[in-house]
Amino acid sequence: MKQILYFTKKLHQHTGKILYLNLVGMILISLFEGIGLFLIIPLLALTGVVNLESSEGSTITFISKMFSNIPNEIGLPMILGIYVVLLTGQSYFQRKQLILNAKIQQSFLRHLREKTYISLMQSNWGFFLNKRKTDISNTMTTELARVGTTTNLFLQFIASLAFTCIQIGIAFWLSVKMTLFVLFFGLILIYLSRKFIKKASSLGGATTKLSQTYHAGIIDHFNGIKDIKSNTLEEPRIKWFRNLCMQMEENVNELVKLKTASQLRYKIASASLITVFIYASIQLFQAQPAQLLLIVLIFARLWPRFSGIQSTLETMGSMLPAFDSLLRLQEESKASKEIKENVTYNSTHKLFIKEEIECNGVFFRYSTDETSSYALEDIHVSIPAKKMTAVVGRSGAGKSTLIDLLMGLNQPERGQIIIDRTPLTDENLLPLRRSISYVSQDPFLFNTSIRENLTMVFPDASDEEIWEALEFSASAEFVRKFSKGLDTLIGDRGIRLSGGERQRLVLARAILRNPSILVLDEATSALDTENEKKIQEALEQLKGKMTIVVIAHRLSTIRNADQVIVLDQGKVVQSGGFNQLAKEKRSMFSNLLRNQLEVN
Ligand SMILES: Nc1ncnc2c1ncn2[C@@H]1O[C@H](COP(=O)(O)OP(=O)(O)OP(=O)(O)O)[C@@H](O)[C@H]1O
Repeated sequence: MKQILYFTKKLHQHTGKILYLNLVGMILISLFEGIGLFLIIPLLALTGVVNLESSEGSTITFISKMFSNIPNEIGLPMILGIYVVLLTGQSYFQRKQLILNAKIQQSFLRHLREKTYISLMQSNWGFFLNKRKTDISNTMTTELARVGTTTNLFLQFIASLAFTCIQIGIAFWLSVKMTLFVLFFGLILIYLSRKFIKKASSLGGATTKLSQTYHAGIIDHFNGIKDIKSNTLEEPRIKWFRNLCMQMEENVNELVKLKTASQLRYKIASASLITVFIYASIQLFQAQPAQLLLIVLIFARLWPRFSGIQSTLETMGSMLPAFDSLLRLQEESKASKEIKENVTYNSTHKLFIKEEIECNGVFFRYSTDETSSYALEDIHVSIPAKKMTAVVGRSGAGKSTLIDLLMGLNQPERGQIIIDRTPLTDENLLPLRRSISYVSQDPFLFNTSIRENLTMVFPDASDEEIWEALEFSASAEFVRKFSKGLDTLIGDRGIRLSGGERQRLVLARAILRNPSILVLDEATSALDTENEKKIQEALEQLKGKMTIVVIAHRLSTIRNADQVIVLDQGKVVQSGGFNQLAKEKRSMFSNLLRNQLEVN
């Protein structure tokens, strides 16, 4: 119930007045239908099937008298005419209301979609480190669709409530005693059925979890399909998938069982009640045939409303966990927001570093758990402006972590990142980020043309500038070989290119942005020696123009670096020029060098 109230509040906040307009529409539709119900009275009188004169003083007599002075030849077409007008009016408003319902539903959905997406985009890197991306994608697709269904159900629910209230009003007018009787049992049954709504909600929670697992499984398996196929891991994957599908099937079957069980209760109660009802009407209240007919009519119309309300509440109960998971995602991402309310990513200026980026006594660990170890410990380094700094060390030494801290993606637990003597804070974070071009170990390319992949960082780039960047990254030659050149489509994550071609293309993109800081994290690891040499020469030309930070395992690629920082187990163990470090015997750097010479 708490969830439903919260959902109502959110929907009301978003839609405002339109929700009331919708309610008025629903009331009008119900009124048309209710008035239509009364037409049965003069119709019965006209046909003479039942005698209405005997119900002296009742509502029935009052209505039948309204038509009694009209001759039969006019009366019948008149009643039928009114009926057609009412039905037309009702259908007209019903159409309007359906359109309005769809508008409310779609606009609420769009609002939630946009709000969540923007909130996610503005979250810091730490948020994404702790969150499964497949869960995010599941919430943004499957769960959002369930929220859409909930909105529709909710609007139907309000319609149902409005309709029921009007029907109750009409029923009261016709017979107070009988209506109280139906109402009393209806409310008792709804009260007794609360446990069905609770159970539906818990099954809905399970649906969310299963859907997350399903989504994650599909994405993981098809991302890793090459590994699965080449290691013949198909069977265990199929077994896992079958098992999950079975659980999903069971979950839905359980929901259907639950819904049908509560409906069964209503049907049995309905049959018993109507029997008692008719018996009481005839034996105790001495109801006349016309009145009896109307009472049965009221019962037949009112009773399904109660079971309808119950059924909608159950379905909503099973859907609301989706709304919950969406709101949780919104709240978590909002709590991790990395920019201020009035700042936009594009409105900030670029930062031009004049002197250095400094790490001053930096400590960092991925877990907030006090007992976990630090990925970086007491780091003091300086990255001089417009020079090339290389960061080296064994795998897991903390190289990428250091780069992430320098880019402001992660924040130190202790110590500071200082840019030209100004500490890195929320204020200068975006200007810093805007001045960086970063090429990661696993560069990302979009499933579109080469041109679009390049111009997304600089939409106004001319063909000349694009080719210049391609020449820089030693990509021009292979791009020219494609018959469609820059318009060649490169497939999912650039699957139609080789690993080295992908890296070179991402490098071209980084250069096209004309950054003042270029960060390369193992960016040339997939290149052959010839192409790597070309890129080294190109980087050499950038020295003095931009600050370059390179992480490299292949030490031959950093021979020209102005400074080398050697990390080991999260600590800086050496720093200085390449040749100077190479001369330091029994050091980590000479170890790394020796190992590579042995391998080569
Ligand atoms: N997202 C993460 N959550 C928890 N621990 C992490 C995470 N990323 C890295 N680590 C840990 O932090 C340490 C440093 O990792 P980092 O990726 O910085 O090393 P690296 O020197 O760049 O290694 P490589 O050369 O293999 O890329 C490692 O012990 C690693 O296990």
